[in-house]
Amino acid sequence: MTALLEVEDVHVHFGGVRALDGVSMQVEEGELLGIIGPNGSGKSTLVGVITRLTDPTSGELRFRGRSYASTPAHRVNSLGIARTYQSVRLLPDLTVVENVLIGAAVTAVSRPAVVNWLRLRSRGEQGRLRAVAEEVLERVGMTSSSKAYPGELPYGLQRRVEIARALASKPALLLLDEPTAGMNQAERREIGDLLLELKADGLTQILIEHDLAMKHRICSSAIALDFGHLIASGTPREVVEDPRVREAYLGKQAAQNYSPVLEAIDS
Ligand SMILES: Nc1ncnc2c1ncn2[C@@H]1O[C@H](COP(=O)(O)OP(=O)(O)OP(=O)(O)O)[C@@H](O)[C@H]1O
Repeated sequence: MTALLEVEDVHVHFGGVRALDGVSMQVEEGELLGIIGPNGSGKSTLVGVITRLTDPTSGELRFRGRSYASTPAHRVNSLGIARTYQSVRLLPDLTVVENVLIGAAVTAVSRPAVVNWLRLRSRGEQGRLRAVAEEVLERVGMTSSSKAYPGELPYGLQRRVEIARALASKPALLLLDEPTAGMNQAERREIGDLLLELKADGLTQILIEHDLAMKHRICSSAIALDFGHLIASGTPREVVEDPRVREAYLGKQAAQNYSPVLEAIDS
């Protein structure tokens, strides 16, 4: 069976920095794959490459068996790939449902462009997009906040709206770059539960997340990066138990004696 996503021997060089150095990986349909690695190991760069915001220096990308290494970033969404960002990127003077509605139609646009774009849609199309947005808000449990403005919502719910906006384009693959950054433990658990529900719906996901315990709880597989190299892949436990991963996080000597990584998971 062909994997949903294939990344083959991807290199990304920023001047002298080798942010990715020959990374190959695959994601099967229905998988929830976690990417771990210390700061600066190349996680965000890999997400950038997969979503075509970052041009690889070399390497191949395939989605459903077809190369998309030359597809421009603005067309990636129409292939069935969506993402959320490390920081909240909602438009503050549009309501929650309007923010999500935009996700159902267009990606990465400025506010004036969005307002003009919405005005130009026929009533029928606006109605269709609104119905999709309302369906997605219901899916993430946020129907009651649909008419609120993002600034009126707690931070955890704003991040949930971001996920809803990405879902509105009905992606087959969703990439989440630290969706729980800045959240407390209860909020992190709720987002973890939501991602598990989306997995049960059949959505394939790639997750960058520093909370290793959460990753262990929800991911079906994991890979680890260090200095732009893929150093381990397997189940989340196999990956965090890999001596190279422990060394990457802790340094060689400490890794031989102590594992806060495993402690975090076991707690
Ligand atoms: N646009 C850029 N120009 C130059 N260097 C970059 C650029 N983007 C990333 N890098 C470098 O590439 C390497 C990988 O960065 P990347 O952001 O992918 O790591 P990361 O694992 O996501 O880190 P973090 O966990 O801190 O977000 C780092 O050394 C970083 O400084």
